[in-house]
Amino acid sequence: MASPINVKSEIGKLKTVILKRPGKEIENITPETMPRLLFDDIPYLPVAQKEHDEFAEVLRDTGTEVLYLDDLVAEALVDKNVRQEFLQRIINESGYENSEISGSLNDYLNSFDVPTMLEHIMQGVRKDEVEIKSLDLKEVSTDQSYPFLMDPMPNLYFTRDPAASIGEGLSINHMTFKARQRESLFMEYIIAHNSRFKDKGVNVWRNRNHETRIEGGDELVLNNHVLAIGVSQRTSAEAIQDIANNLFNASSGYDTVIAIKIPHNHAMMHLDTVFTMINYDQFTVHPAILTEDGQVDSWILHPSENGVSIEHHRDLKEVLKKALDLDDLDLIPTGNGDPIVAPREQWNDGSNTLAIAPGEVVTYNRNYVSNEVLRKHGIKVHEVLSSELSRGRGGPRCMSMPIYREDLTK
Ligand SMILES: NC(=O)NCCC[C@H](N)C(=O)O
Repeated sequence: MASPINVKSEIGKLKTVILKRPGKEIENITPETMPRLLFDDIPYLPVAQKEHDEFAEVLRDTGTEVLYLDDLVAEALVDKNVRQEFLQRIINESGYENSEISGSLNDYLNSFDVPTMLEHIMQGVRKDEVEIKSLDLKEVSTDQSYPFLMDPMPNLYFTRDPAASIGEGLSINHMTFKARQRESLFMEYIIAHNSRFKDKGVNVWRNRNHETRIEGGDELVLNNHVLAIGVSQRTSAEAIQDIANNLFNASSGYDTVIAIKIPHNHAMMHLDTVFTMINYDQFTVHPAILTEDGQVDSWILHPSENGVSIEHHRDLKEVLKKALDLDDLDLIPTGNGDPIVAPREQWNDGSNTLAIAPGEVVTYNRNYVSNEVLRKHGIKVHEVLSSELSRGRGGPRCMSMPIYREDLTK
C-alpha cells in the first residue's frame, strides 16, 4: 500500500503540506504570558491571517496541496468514542488529571460541535467560560487572577515542530516546553484516526511517550538515507540517539544521522533557524553557528554491532560532502555574512527557507539581503509578507509540515 507520507528529502517537489492558519489563540497572548508562550511580541491577528493566506496561496500556485491541521483533527474525531478519549487526554495534559475541574471542562467542551470544540481548545478556555461544579483544592491554590483554565496554543501555526515526516513515516514529538507539549497530541490522533492515514501502515519512528525531547525544526531530511538533527535548545542528544536507533532498526532506509550542535537560545531554537537545505548541493547557513574556518561540533551516527556508532567531527562542509556524496557544496551565508545584517535577518528567520523544489524556495520578504544573496546563487525565491507572522520567531519552513514530496531523480 502506498504510504500517505513520503518525504525523502528537504528539496523534492512539494506535493502536500499541513498548515495551521493563525486563529484566536494569537489574541490570547498577553505581555505577561509572552515569554512562557514563546512569543517575543503579540501579532496583529487580521494581518497575520492575511499573510498566512498569502503563504498558502503561493504554495497552491506552485502545485502543492494545502491541508489544514484543524480540519484533519476534526475528521479524526468524528467517532464519538475517539472524540471523548481525545478530549479527556487533552484535559489531563492541560493539568486536570484527577481534578474535579476535569468534569466541568469536559461538559463545557462537549457542548460544541467538533470544529468549535477544537477552536476552543486551541484558543484556550477562560475561567469565566466554564461553570465549575465543585471547588478543587489544587485549583484554589493557584493564582486566582490568571484568566485561563486551559492555556491558549499560539504556536500551533508552526506545524513543523510537533511532528516530522521522515521517509515513509514520521516522529511524533515530545516537545521541550509545556507551552507546546500538548500540540503533538493532535498529530497522534490524525495518524491513528483520520481516513487519509488510518490503517495505511504509516510508520511512527518515535512516538511522543518519552521524557527526552525532540522537535521537528531540528529534523532535516537531507536525502533518502541521511538526516541532520540539531542538538539544540529543543532537541537532546538522548532523543537523537534514540530515534537513530529506531530508524536503523526499522526498514526506514535511514543509515546516517548527522547531529549538529547549535547555540541554545530562543533566536536559534532549532537547526532550521540557522541551517536549511535548498538544493542538491546548496544550504543556507547563519554564520554565527560556525567558527571562522567553518567548524561546528557535529557527530555522525551509524548503525553498528552494538547499536549505534558515534564519530565526532568539526568541519561541516566535509561532513556534508562525505555524507551526501558531493564533490563540493555551496554554503550560502544569511545576510551575506554581514555582522549586522546576518543577526538581524536571522532573528526574523532569514535562514528558515522552505524548499518547494530543488533550487526553489519560499522566504519572508523582510529578509531582503538574504533573498538577494540566494538569487545571486541561482535560487528561485518566492517572497511572502512577514511583518506579523515573524513575531512568533518562525519562518516558512517552521510554518509548514510537508507530508509528501516527489522523490529526487539524481
Ligand atoms: N522550526 C522552528 O524554528 N519553529 C519556530 C517555533 C517558534 C515558537 N515560538 C517556539 O519558540 O517554539
